Amino acid sequence: MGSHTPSKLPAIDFTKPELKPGTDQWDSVKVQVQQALQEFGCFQALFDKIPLEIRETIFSASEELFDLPLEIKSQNVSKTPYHGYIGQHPKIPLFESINFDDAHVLENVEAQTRTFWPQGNIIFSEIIQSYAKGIIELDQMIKRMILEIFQVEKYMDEHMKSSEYLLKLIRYEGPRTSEAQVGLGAHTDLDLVTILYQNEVNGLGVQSSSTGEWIDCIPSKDSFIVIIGESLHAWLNGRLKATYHRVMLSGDKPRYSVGLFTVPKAGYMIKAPEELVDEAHPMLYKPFDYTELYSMRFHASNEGRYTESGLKGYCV
Ligand SMILES: O=C(O)CCC(=O)C(=O)O
Ligand SMILES: [Fe+2]
Repeated sequence: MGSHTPSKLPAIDFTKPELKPGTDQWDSVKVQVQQALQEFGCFQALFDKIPLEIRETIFSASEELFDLPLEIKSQNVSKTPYHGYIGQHPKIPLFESINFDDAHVLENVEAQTRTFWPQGNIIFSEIIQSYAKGIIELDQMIKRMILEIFQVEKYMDEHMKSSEYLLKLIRYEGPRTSEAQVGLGAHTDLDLVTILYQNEVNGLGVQSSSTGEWIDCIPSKDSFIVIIGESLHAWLNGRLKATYHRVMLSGDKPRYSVGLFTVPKAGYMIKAPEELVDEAHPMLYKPFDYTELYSMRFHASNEGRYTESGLKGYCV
C-alpha cells in the first residue's frame, strides 16, 4: 500500500503514412506531443521510416568502430569541442563517443570514415548515412509540431536553414557491478532537440519537467527518445524546459546508443521571436551564438567552472 508506480514516458505514434501537416492525424499527434512535453518534457516516438536492418546494424557498425585501437580512434580530433573522438575521461570512464557532422551527406561520412579505415568503409558509411537521413525526417516533424503548438510555425524555414545535424555514436563499457554506476551524469543538452536510440541495454533516465521524478527509459526497437535542449528552451523564451537526463549502468554488457543532435549553425543568433515575448513573458536570455556558448561551456568545464545550465551561467 502507498507504493508508488513509477511513471512511464508516453509513446507517441509517428508511423502513420498520412502524417502530414494540416491533416487530422497530424493534429492528433501534435496534441499528444504537447501533453507529453508539458508533463514530462520528453517522450518516446514510435517511428518506422528507418529500416529495421539499419536500426540493428548501426550498433554492430558502432561496435566495429569502437573496437578499433585507441591510437586510431584518438586521431579523429576536431577543432570543435566535443566533436571527434571522446573517451578515457576520468570523470566518465565508461563513456566513449564519436561525432559525425552532417551525417546525412554520404561524402561527409566517407571522408571522416577514412580517418578510421584509410581504405574507406562504404558499408559503415552507408549505414550511418541511412540512419541519419531517416532520423532527420522524424526531427523535422517534431520541430514543426512544436512550432505549431506555440503558433510560430512561420519560422520553420529559418530553423531548417540555420540548423545542422550531428550524429553521435556512443559506447558505455559495462561496469561489471550489480550496483548502478554513472555512465553520464545528469545534464541538459545545449542543442535544440536530441533524439536518442539505444541497443537492448537500458540505462537512460530522464527527469520529468513537471514533477522532478526520474523516469527510467525502457524503449523498444521501434522507439526513439526525444529530448528538448537548452537552445530550443531559450528560443521558445522558456515555454518548454530543457530535459535533464543521465545514464546509469550495471552489469557487463556494453550499452550502445546513437544520438541525433540538431544544432544551430555557427554565427546564427538564438533569440526568442517577438511573438513569444511580452509583458507576461519578458525575454529570458540575451541573444547568443550556440557555437560560442558551447565552446565557453567546454572551456569552463575543463577549468572546473562548469555550470549545469550553460545559459544561466552566460546569457542572463
Ligand atoms: O547515451 C544516451 O542515451 C544519452 C547520451 C547523452 O545524453 C548525450 O550524449 O548528451
Ligand atoms: Fe545528453
